[in-house]
Amino acid sequence: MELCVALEYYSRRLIRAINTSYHKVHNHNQHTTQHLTITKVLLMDITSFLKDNNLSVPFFVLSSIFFLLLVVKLAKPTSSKKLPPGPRGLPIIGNLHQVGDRPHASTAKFAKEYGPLISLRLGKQILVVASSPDAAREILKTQDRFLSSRVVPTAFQQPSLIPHSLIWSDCNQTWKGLRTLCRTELFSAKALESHSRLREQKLGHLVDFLHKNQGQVINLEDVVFITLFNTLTSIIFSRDFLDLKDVHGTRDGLNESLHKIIEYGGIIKDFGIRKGTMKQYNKTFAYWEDIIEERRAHVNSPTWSSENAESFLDRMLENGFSNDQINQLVTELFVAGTNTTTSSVVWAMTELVRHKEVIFKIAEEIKREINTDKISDSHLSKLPYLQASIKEAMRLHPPVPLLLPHMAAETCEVMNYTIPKNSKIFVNLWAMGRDPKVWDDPLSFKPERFIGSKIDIKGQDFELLPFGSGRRTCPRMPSGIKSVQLILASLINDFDLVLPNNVDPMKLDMSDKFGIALKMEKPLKELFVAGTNTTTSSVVWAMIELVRHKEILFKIAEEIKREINTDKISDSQLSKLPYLQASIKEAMRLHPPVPLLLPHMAAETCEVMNYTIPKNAKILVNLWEMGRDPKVWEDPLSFKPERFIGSKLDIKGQDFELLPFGTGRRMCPGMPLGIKSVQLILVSLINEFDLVLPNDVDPMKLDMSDKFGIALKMEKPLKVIFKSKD
Ligand code: HEM
Repeated sequence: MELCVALEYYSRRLIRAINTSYHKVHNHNQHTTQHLTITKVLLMDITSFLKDNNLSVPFFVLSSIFFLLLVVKLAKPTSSKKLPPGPRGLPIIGNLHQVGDRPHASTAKFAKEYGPLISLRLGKQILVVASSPDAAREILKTQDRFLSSRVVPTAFQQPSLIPHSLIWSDCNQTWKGLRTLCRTELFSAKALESHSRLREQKLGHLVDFLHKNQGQVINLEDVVFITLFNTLTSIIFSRDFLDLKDVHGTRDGLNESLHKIIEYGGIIKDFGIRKGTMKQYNKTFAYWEDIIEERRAHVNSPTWSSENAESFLDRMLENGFSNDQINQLVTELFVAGTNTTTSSVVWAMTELVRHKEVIFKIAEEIKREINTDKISDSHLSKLPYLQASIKEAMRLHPPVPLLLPHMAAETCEVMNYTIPKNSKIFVNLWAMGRDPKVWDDPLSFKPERFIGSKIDIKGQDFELLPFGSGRRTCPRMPSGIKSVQLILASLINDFDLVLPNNVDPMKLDMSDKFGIALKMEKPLKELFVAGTNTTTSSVVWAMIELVRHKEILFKIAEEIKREINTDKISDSQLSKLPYLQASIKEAMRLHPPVPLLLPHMAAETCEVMNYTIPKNAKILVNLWEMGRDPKVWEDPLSFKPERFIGSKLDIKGQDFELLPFGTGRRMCPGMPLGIKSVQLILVSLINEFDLVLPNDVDPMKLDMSDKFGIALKMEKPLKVIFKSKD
């Protein structure tokens, strides 16, 4: 009987212990909870049974063993933890058919149904996908040590490649060595600074090329890719390999091989592509093999000293790299670097073309903060609105939408689920960037959301990780960011970007195509029309009229002196100069910079002044003729700014006799900026210089013929001598 009492005592202690653990696990794991409840009921039953029946010692021993077994089972709660939830799959293939060709979008859909951490089965492989900032933090920070191995895409599963790989190795000694070499020789602050000259030089080539080809339709992705590729080959081999001139043809040679390697890397299911990848690898190797041999001879010569190193290649050779190792690392840098950066530029530019008001704000910021023709690395920190726009584009279109595939080196726990060893892991940046729980109005492009916000793209803020975070974070992040900023700032500063065939920017096809980098399904083609060209043309025509009409030039100079009288003229003072404004209107009346507007096209057949304009007809509005029409203007061929003094006629699209910027839905969106620029340049020149024609040319005998183009130019360029006013 005493034993029975003791037994009852122990049983009650056990029940209390179970009750405590029940409350601890209740919220997390239903499975364990069920076990605990059953055990609790059993214990209660047995206790009362023993008590009621006054049973003896053998029974006590047996039942104690039984309790012990139960307690031991319950003491191992982790073994019963489950995989993250996910959709039910088919036998053998699992969820492969549900993942499809746009895994970022399909897994985002599952996340909506099953939560921020889901699991799927791709054949035998378990795939875990994180789609919230908390889940991303757990994977890339808390469990970074165990979840940073790699799953190698089929294309790169080559026994000869993996041992030397930076991207596809697990976090082993090879990987550490390669990352250290790249960090010190390629990605350090010192290296970045010395590469900035190369970056600016290649960008200069791009800008020159676009100036030469302005008005032609250009595939933005191709020219940006070539520019970035040449920047990288200059850093690695001190040489360019691709030529912008080839951009109009089909991709061939090295360009084609690189694109194929990149394309194969993104293919998920096709097992036949390994051979194809190796073939393209060998083709690319052939392009730099000779250079490697030549530099190896230098590095191995007895006179070699480390200070002679000219390029990253020399550093690899100094570190004893074999040809295979060099080829492997170099190709990986090209694959990881050029495509991601190109994709960042193209997506950002696409959003900017769709949001003209953002481009103007950036253009104004550049003008206000930098105000030079050539933007360099050192200017970039002064452009917070540009930076905010790039963050916003990367939020909506992360160039590597699922990061590169991670793999679990050990079984571990994330958000109370088990991630088994060897699981493949994606962090779905694309889903997080579009999640209304994370971002307000997530599908709108609004750079303003980052103004005054501390959220950055450098891997500390888990809602925005375009470069990843933790030990696998992109090692070239600082230069990636700078390249994107520099290219965008330069293109915006130098050009107006116009879509060919009057395509409505809001109707651009924004579909994406999954690969190592997320690309646009249909490449963005743009006309690079120098914004500076239309503005330049306005300034030059106004100036030539002023040189021909000294009395007007003089009146403007007096107005500036009287109304402003400072050495440095700013935007805000321009409204005090009505005579200057009248002179600019008058110059634009006689010499409209875009004389026929940009060609419109009839989307539908319609009637104008009782005539039919058939669908697809091209439509020109002849501003040049209207500006010289005596039915519209008195004494139209004379240059008389006075006609606008006291008149309400303006150039802002309300007065149909004077439309230098057009009107209606296709009106020049850059009008305010254009007007201000022309005014400011003229004021500064008139204020600071006397303008004299060379060789004592009589201004009234200047050749005023024009040359038709997107902007109407002078046939013979105006040459003037600027003499500083003392
Ligand atoms: C805007 C441009 C770029 C973006 C958005 C970007 C993004 C990324 C991302 C998301 C990862 C994977 C992180 C992870 O798996 O957790 C990555 C890895 C990597 N990136 Fe970048 N990247 C850019 C530019 C570059 C450039 C210019 C280079 C080199 C020339 C480069 C070299 C690499 C390498 C070698 C890795 C693999 C690192 C490793 O596995 O340890 N990236 N990048």
